[in-house]
Amino acid sequence: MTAVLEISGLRKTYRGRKGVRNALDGFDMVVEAGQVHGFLGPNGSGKTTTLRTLLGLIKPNEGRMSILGREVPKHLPEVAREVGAIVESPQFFGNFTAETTLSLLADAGGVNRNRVYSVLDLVGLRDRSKERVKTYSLGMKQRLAVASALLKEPKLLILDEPANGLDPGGIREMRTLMRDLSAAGMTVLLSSHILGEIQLICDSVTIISAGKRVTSGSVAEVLARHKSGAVKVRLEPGVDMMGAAQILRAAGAAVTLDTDHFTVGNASNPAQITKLLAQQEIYVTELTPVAADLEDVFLELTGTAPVEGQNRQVDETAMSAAGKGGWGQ
Ligand SMILES: Nc1ncnc2c1ncn2[C@@H]1O[C@H](COP(=O)(O)OP(=O)(O)OP(=O)(O)O)[C@@H](O)[C@H]1O
Repeated sequence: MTAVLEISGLRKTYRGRKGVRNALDGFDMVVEAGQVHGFLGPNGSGKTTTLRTLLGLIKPNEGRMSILGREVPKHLPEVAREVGAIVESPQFFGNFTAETTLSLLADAGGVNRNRVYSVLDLVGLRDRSKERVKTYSLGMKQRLAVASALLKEPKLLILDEPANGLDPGGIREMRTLMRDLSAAGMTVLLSSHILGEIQLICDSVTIISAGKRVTSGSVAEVLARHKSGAVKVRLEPGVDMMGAAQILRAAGAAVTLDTDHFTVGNASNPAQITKLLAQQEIYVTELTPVAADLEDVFLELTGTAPVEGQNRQVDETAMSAAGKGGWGQ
């Protein structure tokens, strides 16, 4: 695969009254062509600083960045035409229609006006394009913003929190739009806090915490690296679940009872569960690994609160998933 975007060792410090703050502390990221790539991190972890630095709006202290194989900010004037970005919510004139707004932007950017109708189709606003923007919902305004970024047919689209403030319907529309853009061959970099959405939309992710990458890879890889290590166990109907749990607990298992099943939280060797229970003539009817989701991974790697010094600072992208340890090995 070809990298559309590469960042390595990016460092940005801000100086304020309270001293120096490392907004980016040696941050790395790679986005491959044709992917919808999720950029995740807690508040203040450095997402906006990264995106603004990429677009030449902020000067970094250190690090290398390239877009479409060309180093930026040096070659930004050449690559700018191939990058569409919404990093801050654009403001539109409420009295203009979407059609007028996009036509003016097309003229200003030297883009053929025919493109206006293609982007209106792409974002699903064609039917409403002759209505004033002030009558639009927030979701429609966000889609108009995406349409404006698509005018110049970019190869890379960068969106900072596109689903911010949207209701579930608006989020669903944005999801469909991202899928359509990806199907049309565009690479999309998407920062978001909405982890369930990222898991649904994105092919790959980078998670940042306190200015450093803590993990990256395809969504499937990242989740696989974080197998929860737990298994769900179901027994034959009528079997004493408490008794079975006791047997396993006595052997060191962390058992949580539910109404019709129990979960062993540290089952590194699930066969041990069936063996121990079978020795007491208790038979297992179901033994299923409990999958981690992106939210579990995010919370594990970044901590719930983005407090400096409390986040994990290890980039586990290159680390093996082995060696987690657990009961029953
Ligand atoms: N202009 C600035 N001056 C001083 N500190 C700044 C400035 N901009 C950002 N910071 C600090 O840099 C760090 C990273 O901020 P940034 O806005 O990049 O994070 P973020 O991940 O985009 O957060 P959010 O999700 O809340 O938008 C934070 O500690 C923030 O307070």
